[in-house]
Amino acid sequence: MKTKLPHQCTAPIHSAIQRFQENGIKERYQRYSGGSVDLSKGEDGIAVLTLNNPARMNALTGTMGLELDDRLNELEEWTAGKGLIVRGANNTFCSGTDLNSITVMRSSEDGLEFVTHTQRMTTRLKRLPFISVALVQGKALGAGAELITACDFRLMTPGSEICFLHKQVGIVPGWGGGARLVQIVGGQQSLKLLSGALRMDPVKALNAGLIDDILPPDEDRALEEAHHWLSQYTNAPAEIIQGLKKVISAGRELSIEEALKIERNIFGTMWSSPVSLQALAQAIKRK
Ligand SMILES: CC[C@@H](C(=O)O)C(=O)SCCNC(=O)CCNC(=O)[C@H](O)C(C)(C)COP(=O)(O)OP(=O)(O)OC[C@H]1O[C@@H](n2cnc3c(N)ncnc32)[C@H](O)[C@@H]1OP(=O)(O)O
Repeated sequence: MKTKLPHQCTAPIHSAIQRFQENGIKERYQRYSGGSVDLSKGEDGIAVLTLNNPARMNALTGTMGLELDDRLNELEEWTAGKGLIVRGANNTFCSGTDLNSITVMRSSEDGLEFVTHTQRMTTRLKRLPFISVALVQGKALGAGAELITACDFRLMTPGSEICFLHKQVGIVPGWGGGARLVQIVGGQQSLKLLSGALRMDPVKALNAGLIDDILPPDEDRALEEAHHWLSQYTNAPAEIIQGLKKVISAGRELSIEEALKIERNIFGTMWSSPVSLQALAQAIKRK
């Protein structure tokens, strides 16, 4: 039996029970509307996903959650994709879940249903076969901070802030940001960030290993700069970038035996592909 690639492992989502739950979530989320999640796909294979709810500092409403699902569907189908920039509109990132929607979801069943959905979204984001980068301009708070852990890389502009402020609102991370933070900065550092609800400016975040770079201090050019930064990792055919990301996703999430098997399978498929043969021929010519 073939081992499934990590990005394909969402199959149980479509079980009857989950479909039932999803329908319940849809109905409920539609009641908390506002904002949008916008996607623009570039010809160079880099897409930009924008959280757009500036009146509430890009807080995530129910309908934005549903739109994010739709955008992920679109991205999963994008065979020419190589990179993704996740950002917020109006020079801020995201102030977390819309607090208006939380006040009416107070039972543990509500909470469990909510994080089952949000974890599924962040897992799909992390498993996209493209290289993703979160561009943090302004504030990334609560669920906004968790969202950036579901990207492969993180960039900040000067004056920005990341804060896992969950303690202050009486909760723990639930979007998968706790577990992913440990993978990014380690257990000790994560415990400090969460239990201290530490406000991380770009320098602190870089020193902690939470982000990968600080962009120059020109807010208007931040997206362009992030695009330029990401291009250094996406300058190859989509088949190769997607193959690389799948190998990394397998290594991140599976046992070594399963990950090696996936690596072999991807290698085997690519070995004789036209893209691979052409790149190899060029490398031989250059030698
Ligand atoms: C389960 C919840 C958890 C999760 O899903 O894991 C979370 O994410 S909890 C949410 C955590 N976020 C917060 O607690 C942030 C709350 N907001 C703030 O602290 C501040 O608004 C700010 C983000 C620091 C910005 O401050 P400032 O620049 O002074 O602007 P305002 O405070 O005037 O905000 C403008 C406008 O935006 C509304 N707003 C901001 N954040 C949210 C939010 N998360 N939900 C709903 N609305 C939000 C704020 O109320 C203002 O609206 P108006 O008063 O109508 O102008």
